[in-house]
Amino acid sequence: MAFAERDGVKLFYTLDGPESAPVLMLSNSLGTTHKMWEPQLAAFSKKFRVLRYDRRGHGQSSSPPGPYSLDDLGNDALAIMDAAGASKVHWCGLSMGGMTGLWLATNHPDCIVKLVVCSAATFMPPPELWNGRIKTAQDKGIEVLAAPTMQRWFTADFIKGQQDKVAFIREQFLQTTVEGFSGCAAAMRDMDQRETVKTIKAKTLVIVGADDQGTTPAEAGIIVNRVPDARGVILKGSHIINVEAPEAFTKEVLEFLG
Ligand SMILES: O=C(O)CC1=CCC(=O)O1
Repeated sequence: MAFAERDGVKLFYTLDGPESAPVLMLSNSLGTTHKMWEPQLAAFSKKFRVLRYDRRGHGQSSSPPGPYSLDDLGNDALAIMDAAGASKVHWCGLSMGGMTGLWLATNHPDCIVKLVVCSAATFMPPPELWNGRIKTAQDKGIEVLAAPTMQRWFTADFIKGQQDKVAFIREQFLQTTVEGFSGCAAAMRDMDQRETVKTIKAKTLVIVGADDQGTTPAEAGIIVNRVPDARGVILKGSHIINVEAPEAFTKEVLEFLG
């Protein structure tokens, strides 16, 4: 466990796995922490030096006042890589983590070896959707957003049958600060990577849940069609697909990374 620092923002990160192994950096979604990767940690850390972190506004990282931009989030990731002594990483990110990976592979291609982008999109309109969530968080607190968020993030069957796993993610969501949630939601609102991803050179795997209503299979298809060396895979489940379909997710990522 350690902290990187960028412009006064403290960024928590943690390393697991053999020191000499290639680095696999994992990036969480909006409203979760580095802990969301626990279902994959044992398998990934057998082959890789696994670098997990808490995005600004989440977990043990600082929550500076927003709005944040995708540039902030990408540059934070670079500061963490620097602090961890990793000049190149395989990247696996889910939702905001996937979108941060697209930004890094576009803007800092030498840092990304292979790219795994899960439950993501290049553009997330309408802005009113994000402004509404920001206003709710600021006026009423993060708790009000928890139930609708879990309903978007998991299928109804999973919510009914796997309450402990949903609670594990819900707890992380509830710990997100209002500043962190609002700042990151603004970054999503203002993101437009529709054209820029066409220049990505990294070999890319795009993973999506068949029932994801927010970052849909159609959005994943757009990434696959625009990133030159990309292929896609659809798994059974919704948005937090590494938790809802952990074995299939782990297998796809490990096969892709080789
Ligand atoms: O919250 C959602 O439903 C979708 C989402 C966008 C960015 C993220 O991390 O989650």
